[in-house]
Amino acid sequence: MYIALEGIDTAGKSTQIELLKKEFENAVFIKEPGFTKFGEKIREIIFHDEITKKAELFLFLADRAETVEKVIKPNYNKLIISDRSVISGIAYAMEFFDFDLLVNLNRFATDGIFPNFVFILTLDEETLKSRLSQKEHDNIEKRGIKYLLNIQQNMIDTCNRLEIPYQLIPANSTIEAINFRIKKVISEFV
Ligand SMILES: Nc1ncnc2c1ncn2[C@@H]1O[C@H](COP(=O)(O)OP(=O)(O)OP(=O)(O)O)[C@@H](O)[C@H]1O
Ligand SMILES: Cc1cn([C@H]2C[C@H](O)[C@@H](COP(=O)(O)O)O2)c(=O)[nH]c1=O
Repeated sequence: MYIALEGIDTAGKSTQIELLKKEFENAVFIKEPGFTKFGEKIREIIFHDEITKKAELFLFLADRAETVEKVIKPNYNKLIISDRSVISGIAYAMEFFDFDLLVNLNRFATDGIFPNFVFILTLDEETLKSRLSQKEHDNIEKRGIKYLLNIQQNMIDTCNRLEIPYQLIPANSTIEAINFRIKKVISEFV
């Protein structure tokens, strides 16, 4: 079972992943981008260098291809829980590129391995503004609130269009309440 936690920047994904690590000790936890050695290097480029949108897209795809080949495929019989996935890959890029093109590129990069279930932590504008104001912004966060709120809707649209089952969870619920909901669903799968 391959499960992804999704949500725009500051939605609370890593906070939840840290809790799940203690609760599902046998699961394999991954993160996109930057889980592999190669991925660590490309994070630096994507977030801090001035590169074109097309180059950025291909770096995310290359990172995803590495993670699928080296981590997801060898562990596919286990519970895999990922901080971001192809859903982010498509949702962030579809502001600039055609949806069907992105699906095809991502199918090529992953050999068609997409998550079986997705949680999307959803932020309201006020909470997003407040959380973003508390951190330094990388190249993607610098695109602003409106861009990020569009991406959130793109994530939902992407799950619908790819027919991937998902659950929306308001990101302004307490950390414990979100954890409870996620844990309950995952426990039903394993
Ligand atoms: N449910 C919550 N209620 C209040 N604050 C939260 C909640 N979840 C996370 N936070 C806080 O919001 C901030 C962003 O959380 P976190 O780093 O987990 O988000 P993220 O989705 O992994 O972000 P990014 O994608 O930008 O890495 C942190 O300061 C965290 O402590
Ligand atoms: C996988 C992926 C991510 N992004 C964006 C989303 C965020 O702005 C960053 C990742 O930051 P995090 O703190 O590590 O969550 O990258 C993207 O645009 N395309 C992708 O494929």
